Amino acid sequence: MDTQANMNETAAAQTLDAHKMIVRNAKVYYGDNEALHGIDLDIPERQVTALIGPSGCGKSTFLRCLNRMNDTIDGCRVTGDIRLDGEDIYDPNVDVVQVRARVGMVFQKPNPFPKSIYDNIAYGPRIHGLAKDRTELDEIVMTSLERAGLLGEVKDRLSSPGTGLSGGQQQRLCIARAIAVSPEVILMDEPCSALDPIATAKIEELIDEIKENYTIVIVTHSMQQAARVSQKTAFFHLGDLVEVNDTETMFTNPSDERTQGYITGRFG
Ligand SMILES: Nc1ncnc2c1ncn2[C@@H]1O[C@H](COP(=O)(O)OP(=O)(O)OP(=O)(O)O)[C@@H](O)[C@H]1O
Repeated sequence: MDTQANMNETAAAQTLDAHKMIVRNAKVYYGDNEALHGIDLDIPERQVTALIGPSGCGKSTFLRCLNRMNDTIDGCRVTGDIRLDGEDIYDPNVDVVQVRARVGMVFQKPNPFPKSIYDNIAYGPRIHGLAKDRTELDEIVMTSLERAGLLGEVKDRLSSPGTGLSGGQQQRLCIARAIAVSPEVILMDEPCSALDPIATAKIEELIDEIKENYTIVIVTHSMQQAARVSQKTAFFHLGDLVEVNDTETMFTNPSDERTQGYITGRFG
């Protein structure tokens, strides 16, 4: 079957199964080194997909394929077919700024801008022209903080620096900042690895709440976290996607012995 027919079939399946993103044969090269060897993955809409696997297996590299963040790395090249609502996000006519607005990202280490709490959230809506006046901008800022579960803690100090918040609050600020530009997908690269257990629990609760409105893909080293927050889990190993399944099956009855080995702590 030719590629177009293949994609038509894939697009049809996407409509039926409500897959927000469809990835086919994604390969990533850093110079001559092939770091991902042809990944196929369907990402269900308004669910949480967890990417797990030992260090260096390619989870972050794969995550960055989904919003073209690999484009920003010198010498990095992506091939294959990666679609958002059926649209090829690597098509030369696609505006990469728009792709990154539709597919937002939250990083491992909270990285608020050196600006006020208000301006951290208002920054994206301002550059994307999402508010016609100050009242609308205020509303976006308030709604985003509310959705990120942070409004109650910061509403009296919106002009204070975002960097003055605790680590967990800063990460929720970064989630609010991602939400402010109305993304459809949110990518999270180990968002809790710099946080204590209480702040981690808050972020996990938040992920659970916001999945009603957003499609989420999360990289995590914690199998407990994957089991708690995700509905679908993908296990990567040495640049391959070894197994993908609904999370419960993945952790109770994995089909590949490498998955079994990893989740039972035999390696990784
Ligand atoms: N900027 C880069 N330049 C060159 N090689 C890279 C770069 N980033 C990642 N790699 C290589 O690609 C492979 C996959 O790395 P990646 O960071 O995606 O793995 P990971 O599963 O996210 O690891 P970790 O769990 O440790 O974060 C590794 O062999 C790594 O060395």
